[in-house]
Amino acid sequence: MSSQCRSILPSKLYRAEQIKQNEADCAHRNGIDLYQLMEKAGHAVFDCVLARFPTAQHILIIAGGGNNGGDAYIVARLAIQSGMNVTLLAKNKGEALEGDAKVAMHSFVSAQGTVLDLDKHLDSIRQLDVDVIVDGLIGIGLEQTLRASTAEVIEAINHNSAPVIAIDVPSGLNANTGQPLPIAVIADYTVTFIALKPGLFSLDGPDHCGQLIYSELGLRKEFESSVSTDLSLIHRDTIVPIPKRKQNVHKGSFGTVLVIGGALGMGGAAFMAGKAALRSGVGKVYVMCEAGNEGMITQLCPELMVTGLEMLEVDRYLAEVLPKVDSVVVGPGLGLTKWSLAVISELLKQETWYQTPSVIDADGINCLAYKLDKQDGATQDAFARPDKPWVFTPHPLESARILGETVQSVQADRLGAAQRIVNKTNSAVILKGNGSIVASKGHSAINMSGNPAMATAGMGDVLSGVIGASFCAWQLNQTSLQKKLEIATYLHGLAGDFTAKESKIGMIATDVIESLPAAIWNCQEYNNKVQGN
Ligand SMILES: NC(=O)C1=CN([C@@H]2O[C@H](COP(=O)(O)OP(=O)(O)OC[C@H]3O[C@@H](n4cnc5c(N)ncnc54)[C@H](O)[C@@H]3O)[C@@H](O)[C@H]2O)[C@@H](O)CC1
Ligand SMILES: [K+]
Repeated sequence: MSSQCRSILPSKLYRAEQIKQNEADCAHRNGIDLYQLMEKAGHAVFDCVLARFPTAQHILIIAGGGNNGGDAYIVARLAIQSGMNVTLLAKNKGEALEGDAKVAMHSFVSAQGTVLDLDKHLDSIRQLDVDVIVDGLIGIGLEQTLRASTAEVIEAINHNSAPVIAIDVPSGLNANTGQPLPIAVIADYTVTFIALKPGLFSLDGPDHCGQLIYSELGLRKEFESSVSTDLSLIHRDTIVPIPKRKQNVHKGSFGTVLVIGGALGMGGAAFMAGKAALRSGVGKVYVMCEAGNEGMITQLCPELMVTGLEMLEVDRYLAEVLPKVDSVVVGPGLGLTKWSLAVISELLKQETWYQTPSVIDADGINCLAYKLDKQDGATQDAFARPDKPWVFTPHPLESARILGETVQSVQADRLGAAQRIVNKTNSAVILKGNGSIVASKGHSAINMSGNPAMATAGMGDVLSGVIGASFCAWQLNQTSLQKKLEIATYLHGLAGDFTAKESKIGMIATDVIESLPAAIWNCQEYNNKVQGN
């Protein structure tokens, strides 16, 4: 998501319906009416046209039948008034418009603007040689799947090679979920108003928004203070600071992590999680793997304390080591075998585990989902236990397994799915994917760091090690579980951004491990400079 503008972004996110329900009241309390708000919106978009395309002469504007279309008429009037050649295409030539949007259309017509019928000019949208296209077809008023005729308009906009500025939301994109319904405008810039919507940051949202420009229309303070939300963004300004270390410390000061995984043939995953924990600043890392893998993991990283175990040796090891560790990472390379299911069964018997902060990743999730499917009592009891300091870190397929749903239903509403997993497991959740969601009971946050080069094997193992570290290496004892997970997720993505500066292809997980210290240092420096910590 590195193309998005981050520095001035608020931390709060609001769903489309919250904005619709509250914008009028907020505007009135600020002494303006909705038409004046529409004027402000149109000016904000036209400012973007002038700033990004200062030499533009011919502009194509698409206006829908609602207030998003109203904004488009304001942009069109401003463009005419500044001497541009404006082609404005509107559904039914704007004849069915009502209220403020109708007033906006009249202001355009009064400025000698001409409204053309959208449906008769589909070919023009595809072929017209213009400097910029403004998409004012649909904003936060999108309901359900697009009507076929509207989908055709969007397809035509995407066909034209001219740059596109979307008003508020790229048309066709669900502003809450980031899902195209089923297609959406692919914009170069999106000027979004009043409050940030979650769909702009998750799933396909970032690919459709292009560069995001936030224009609060003078309402941010009023809106944020009067409307509560359970959603937020994770970026540099929202993460808690990691304190600088004192000089007089030793390895015991920064905790011990136990990684459980590394079945035969999958030792690399446990190595990556363990090394990521070390690179994140943990004092000591134990790795418990399947007998036969200990040599290769030790060779890859001699700093790890590796023990290879047969099935029958697992209970004794866990009873001895669990009380000594500050966090557990269960799953990297664990497999779904007799050995791994036995490991999980032994873990479920250890009372200490339920009090120890734990990351349950990959095959850790798959083994538990398998046991749950088999109606295993110990797993059911573990899920039901309230207030465990645990986090499940599923990707969409693993999420579907935990929930007994399809990947499609998870992806159609990632925020909803994350909360369903929170409720089912009584744990925190990181639902991975573009705009990973960090969720605990009643709150979800979308992460902004990271990039497509991170879509490669082993990246989840690295994240699990970083999370393991967040429980002990950064001296965040007073910080909530949610906030610890937010910083771990952000730093993992930032390390990925540092590693994939240029090419977004070909980075591998072990590269990212090496960037973790720089990412942590970078955030500490930023906090020192900007926040005076
Ligand atoms: N006066 C106001 O209320 C303000 C509204 N603002 C703008 O107004 C937008 C919201 O306006 P509205 O609530 O009127 O809604 P929109 O204008 O976003 O959407 C409604 C239009 O989309 C069409 N539509 C909805 N679902 C469809 C579907 N599935 N297939 C095809 N067409 C569909 C409707 O027929 C209607 O023409 C915001 O996104 C923002 O751009 C801003 O101007 C700020 C002030
Ligand atoms: K739009």
